[in-house]
Amino acid sequence: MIFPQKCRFVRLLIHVSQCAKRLHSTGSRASRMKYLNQQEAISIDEELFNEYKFSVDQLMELAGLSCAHVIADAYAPESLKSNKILICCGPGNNGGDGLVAARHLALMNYNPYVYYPKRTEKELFRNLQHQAESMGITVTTDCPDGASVEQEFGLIVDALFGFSFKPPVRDSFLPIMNVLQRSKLPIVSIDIPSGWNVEEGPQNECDIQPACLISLTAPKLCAKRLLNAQHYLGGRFVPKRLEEKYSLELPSYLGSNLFVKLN
Ligand SMILES: NC(=O)C1=CN([C@@H]2O[C@H](COP(=O)(O)OP(=O)(O)OC[C@H]3O[C@@H](n4cnc5c(N)ncnc54)[C@H](O)[C@@H]3O)[C@@H](O)[C@H]2O)[C@@H](O)CC1
Ligand SMILES: [K+]
Repeated sequence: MIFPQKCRFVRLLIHVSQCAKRLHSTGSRASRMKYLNQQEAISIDEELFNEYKFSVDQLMELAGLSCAHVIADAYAPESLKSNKILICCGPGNNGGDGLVAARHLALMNYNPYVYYPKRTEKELFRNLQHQAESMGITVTTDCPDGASVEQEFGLIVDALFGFSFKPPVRDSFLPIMNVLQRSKLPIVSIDIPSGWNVEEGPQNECDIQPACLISLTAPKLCAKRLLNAQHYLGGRFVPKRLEEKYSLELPSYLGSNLFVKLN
């Protein structure tokens, strides 16, 4: 005769062993995962748009949503000294990811505040700004000063530059780069720590050291230069055929998660 407790125990053992297998396979896949150079990142981006016919809006929404989910996973609002988040948005698509993330974070009990100094006339970006402002999020061109950032905010999101960045940082972005470099708050960088060379990493000693990096699609080579940082993969939209073409060896996303924690 089999006792119900014994059945439950056996089922529990099977479940634990399946979880361990899944973790192990994610771990070994993560160690084989490819780190992209700048040209590979640009080529994959172009293929997603030109061959697979995704629109920028679609992928940016998924990328920004995954960033909000990572932040909720790594920095729950109650774990921060303030739920007010400074989101620094640059002029390209990396900045667009930041604008999307701001909107989703506002729906997740955070209080986002966006610094977005260099705007474009592109409809997508005007709409993203409008959507954020319509939800009551401040979107400003005024660079916040370092002392008030330390006092008011609990976290900084760096959405200034992504994989198209070419160092050195131009003059108009130096004030905000200074604030980020001096800040003691945790910095979450989207795709690339801003100011870093996409392949080589930090350019000098004072470059930012994010507490967390969210690599989108696949990590870029500079991610190998992270120091004591959490590293997540987001942007769960890569078709299998494209993954195979570039031998990305992406780790498995668990269930319906929008991100994988790499370390
Ligand atoms: N293919 C993908 O995987 C996706 C990528 N997305 C995002 O798009 C990003 C790439 O976007 P973009 O190609 O628009 O480029 P970036 O957002 O990396 O930056 C380009 C902008 O930065 C400016 N810039 C470059 N070097 C500079 C410097 N030294 N000083 C000051 N400004 C400088 C350029 O003039 C341009 O306006 C990715 O990193 C990622 O965040 C997502 O939005 C959607 C999907
Ligand atoms: K960035």
